[in-house]
Amino acid sequence: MAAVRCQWALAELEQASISERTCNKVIATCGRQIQWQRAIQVLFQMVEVRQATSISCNSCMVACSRASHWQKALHLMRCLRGFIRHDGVTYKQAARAAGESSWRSGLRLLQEGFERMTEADVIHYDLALSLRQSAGSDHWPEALHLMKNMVEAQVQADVRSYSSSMTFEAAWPTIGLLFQDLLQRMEADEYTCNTAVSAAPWVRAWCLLRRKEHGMSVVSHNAAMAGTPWFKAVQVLHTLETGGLKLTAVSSGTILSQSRDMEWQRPLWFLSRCQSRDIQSNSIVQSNVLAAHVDSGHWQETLGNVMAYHSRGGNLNVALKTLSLSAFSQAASWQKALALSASERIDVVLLNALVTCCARVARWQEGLEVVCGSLVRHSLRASVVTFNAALSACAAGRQWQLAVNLIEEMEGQRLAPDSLTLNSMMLALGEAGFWQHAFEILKMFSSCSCEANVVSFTTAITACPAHQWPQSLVLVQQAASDAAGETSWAAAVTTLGRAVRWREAMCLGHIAMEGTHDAVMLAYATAVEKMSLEMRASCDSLPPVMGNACSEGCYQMLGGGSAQVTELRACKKELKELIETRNCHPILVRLAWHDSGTYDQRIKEWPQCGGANGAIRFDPEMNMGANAGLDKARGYLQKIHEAHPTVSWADLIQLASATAIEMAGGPVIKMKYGRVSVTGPEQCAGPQSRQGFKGNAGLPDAAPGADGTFGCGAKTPEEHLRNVFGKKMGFTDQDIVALSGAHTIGRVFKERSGACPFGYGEQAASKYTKGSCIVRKDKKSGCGMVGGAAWTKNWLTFDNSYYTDYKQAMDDDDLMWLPTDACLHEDPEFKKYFYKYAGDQAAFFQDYASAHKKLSELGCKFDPPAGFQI
Ligand code: HEM
Repeated sequence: MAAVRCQWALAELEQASISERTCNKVIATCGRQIQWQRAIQVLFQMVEVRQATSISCNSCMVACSRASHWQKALHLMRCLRGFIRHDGVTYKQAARAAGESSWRSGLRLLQEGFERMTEADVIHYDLALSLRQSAGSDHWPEALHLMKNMVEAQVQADVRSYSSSMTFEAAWPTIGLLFQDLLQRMEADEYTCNTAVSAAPWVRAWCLLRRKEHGMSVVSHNAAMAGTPWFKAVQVLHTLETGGLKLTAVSSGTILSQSRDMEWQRPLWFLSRCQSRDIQSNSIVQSNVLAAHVDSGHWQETLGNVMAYHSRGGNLNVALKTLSLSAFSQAASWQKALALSASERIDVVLLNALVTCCARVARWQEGLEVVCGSLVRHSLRASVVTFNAALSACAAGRQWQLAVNLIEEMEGQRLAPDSLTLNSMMLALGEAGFWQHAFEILKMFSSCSCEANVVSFTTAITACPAHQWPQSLVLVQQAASDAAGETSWAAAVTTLGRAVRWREAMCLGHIAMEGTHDAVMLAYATAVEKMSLEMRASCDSLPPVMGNACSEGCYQMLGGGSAQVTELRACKKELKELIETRNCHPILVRLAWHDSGTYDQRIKEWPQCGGANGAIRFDPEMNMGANAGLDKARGYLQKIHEAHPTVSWADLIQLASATAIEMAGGPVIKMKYGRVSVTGPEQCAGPQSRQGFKGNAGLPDAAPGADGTFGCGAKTPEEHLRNVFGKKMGFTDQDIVALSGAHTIGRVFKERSGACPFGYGEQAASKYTKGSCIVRKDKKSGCGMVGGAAWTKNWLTFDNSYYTDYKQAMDDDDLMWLPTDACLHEDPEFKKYFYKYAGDQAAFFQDYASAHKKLSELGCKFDPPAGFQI
């Protein structure tokens, strides 16, 4: 129709029977219909009859630009310069067209237009701003300059001017200032609101959202939620709902994407909130909720939900299906897992998860059947991962023949095996007693271009029959280069135990003791126990070839050492239960450190030198002011000691502390045991027994006294710490900073040290030490006795937040920061380590573990003298 109208207009034009106005209309119509050639034709005919004006030229340029022929538009402008007087609109039009390829040419044309027309309106400025915008974010100073020019030229900026200049990636303060300016002049539109909220720091964004007069939309709220921790996002959500806006699936998705960081009940509560507001759940939301619950072991609570969602016709995406399968496998509900997979469109990822699930609950047969069936039915191509999952199912089901078939099938499909494939194959063969074949596979690693890892060696060693024990030693040697070779050592010790090669087992055990490999020690102890009493007796007459080291290891492990190990391990188990139920990690750490903390390196005699000797259990030490509150911890350990009287108090106290650190998520400390305890109160360190210290046997003071000096006469906290830890106890600056990191857990009480205004009970608690606070590493509820003030927010979690969040601790009245903590980031020597640990948790854990071990051995007498590990 449009084409016909254009045709007609051209015909009329030839007869010069129509007016200039009609011609312009025709050009505009052609432009709308993307008939740019026709528009040009009309324009040139108008030029011929001298009817063309700047309006005709402008419409024609629009027609060309609309058809993406911006060069043509520019060409037109240039060609017609001699015939038509261009106006401001022509220049803007040309600038817009030129800006398509080069913002510089666009700006040049705008400038030219400005010089000729000598006036610039808001459209001119908006165009200049958007051209600058396409020039890149580093042009924001020019954008601001343009905004300033507008003010000077008394041109009223409009919302577009602001939104263009705010879109530059300038830092928040600039965007904030522009937005404030905009709000003073006019209503902000949704785009500017969103830009401001997304750029603003969280608190500012939240404040902006709460000032409802700006008409912030749901999108702005979502922008403020994105990238913030969930608990802040929930506050935004609250603002959204109190502002009368409706929660959307995007908002709920944003919050639930962090469901893994929440305590497990919260995602469910959140989901029901969405449901009560009729927000359609989707598989992303469901999988987020399920993921959080599977992680925290509360899969039952949501699995029902997911299934209900599924039965309502909700789509299960791959993540959701895989998670559901993992939940089913935890529930040992393999039938449900199979049913779920059968009802769904199956893919390779799901198949892999399914086999793993079945293998985990020892239903390898069913798993394999489904896999094989599905592969054929759905013409799927199995991946290496599928084969690996199937192979490990075969290994679990001792189905070596099937495993061999699978390997052949892999070869047929030209899939190269990886180390996991070979490991599973070795396991299947080893389990079936084909140790020679397992060894052959180990040799295949290099030809398959994959590396044998610790699992490979362990599997091969485990496959060794007793009479092949020398082979296990060869293999363990090969595995020894691997730092994680501990399990292969353990496997070798077990093989030697089976072969009753007790001397070799002891040698390995001793080497392991040096390297403190827990798993080897365990295997070693089990192997030793299995050996006959006769052999134990002959241990004392070891031939010299075994060396002194071996006989000492033999003595330690066989001569009563193993009984001590067993007792200490039993204590550790009970301690774990105690800590798990009472959440008393910090007080146990403090008890152990205050037992060691009496140590004075200037005193050479035992037990006068103090240290980790169990003296804190007696009143003279326990009643020292610095130890206020620690009798509670003594009470906890008393019961365990009564059940295990052969374990020394000194060992028990240190074991409790190391276990507490471990359970709070801290490093596993390679502790040594066998401490001899003091036997009576007369062996305690007297409060004033330490030269240069007024009291507390030289334990540190939380703050200087009324005269401004510490108990050692130091005027500054750093001097005090160096007197206590350096001069008295022999620690380095690095040790001091690392040990102080123990304050990442624990609290200060008004009733104990009196170093803070927060005390016992809910009423006197800080906002982070209330009964409802989640502070444990596993995000479970419970925090022991309520009250006091902590250094960090998650004060039952051992991490480096003591270093990373110190500014918060200083600013927040509900957190603790003692002068002795503050000097660690102020003193030039201390602060090197402080910032190192803030940036590197692994470094902190490593240095902390070594300083803690040193602290736990101060002033100790061990029996046997070399001590032992458990
Ligand atoms: C650097 C010098 C230190 C000073 C001035 C200091 C001071 C304090 C103070 C005042 C308390 C609060 C006691 C209360 O009111 O209940 C405390 C608690 C604690 N301290 Fe230290 N401490 C120092 C070093 C250490 C070290 C080296 C460790 C461990 C390696 C440690 C571990 C703890 C723990 C775990 C708590 C929490 C106890 C609880 O929650 O019951 N402190 N410390």
